[in-house]
Amino acid sequence: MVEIDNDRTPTVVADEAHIIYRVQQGGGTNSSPLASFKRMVTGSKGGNIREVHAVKGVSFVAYKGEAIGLIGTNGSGKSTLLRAVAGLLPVSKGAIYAAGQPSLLGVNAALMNELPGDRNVELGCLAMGMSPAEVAAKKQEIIDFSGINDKGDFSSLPMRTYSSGMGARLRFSIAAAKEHDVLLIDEALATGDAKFRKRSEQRVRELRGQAGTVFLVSHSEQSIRDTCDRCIWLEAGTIRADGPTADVMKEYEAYTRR
Ligand SMILES: Nc1ncnc2c1ncn2[C@@H]1O[C@H](COP(=O)(O)OP(=O)(O)OP(=O)(O)O)[C@@H](O)[C@H]1O
Repeated sequence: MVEIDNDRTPTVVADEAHIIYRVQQGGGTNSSPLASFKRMVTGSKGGNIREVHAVKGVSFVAYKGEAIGLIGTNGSGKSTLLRAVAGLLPVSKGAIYAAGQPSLLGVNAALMNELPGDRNVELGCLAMGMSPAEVAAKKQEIIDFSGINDKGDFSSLPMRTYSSGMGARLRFSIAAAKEHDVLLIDEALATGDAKFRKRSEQRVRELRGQAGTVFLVSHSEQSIRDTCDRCIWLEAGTIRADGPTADVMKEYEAYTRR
């Protein structure tokens, strides 16, 4: 059972959380249409389901006003954990509780490629619960913050014409326009250029100031050091360290240098 500090306001509580992906393996005779039909009729799952146990009994408490970096080598479970905090993946065992509606701002956030940037701004804001009047008031500010129009009128072009950095900047700008109880950022800061990174780090600090909790998954040590005061190091689905960024980073660096 996790311990909660009663003097602070918890925003996310993970209690021995396990997350397991179930993957249907292709190939072999079981993937034939007949075999699929049999599975549908009999309700059997088939013999070729593989389980990937991505997060293995993770416990932590995040509090209001914290910015927490999630670090770990490739495949250690960072994105999976973030998606579970956002409520996008079920927890197989244990539990994750979160205040309000955590917003996941990732490189894969659901914007529509065929629609222009400015339309995506409107839809994104509406999806985050803003009123049409709020959206109208904020739209230009969001486009300006993203900087996508710095080199021409890109906001009226479909998103598929954007570079990956431009897309990531727009996604970040939309999500950062709202005050969140819990804001989850997956690598988004690392995708922008240096100027945008600075601007977005400033915004993350403001969001923290507005009393939310920010989680940041990044392979950029600098981003984590600049933005987060606390760090959780995940390795092979379990927490190796959780504490002040400088201390955890030191341990992590020693581990990756081995
Ligand atoms: N959709 C999925 N289906 C099955 N397994 C998955 C899926 N997504 C991730 N995994 C597996 O879960 C484990 C953790 O992956 P995850 O993406 O959470 O790691 P990560 O720490 O974010 O990695 P990276 O630093 O490379 O982004 C890996 O073993 C990965 O193969």
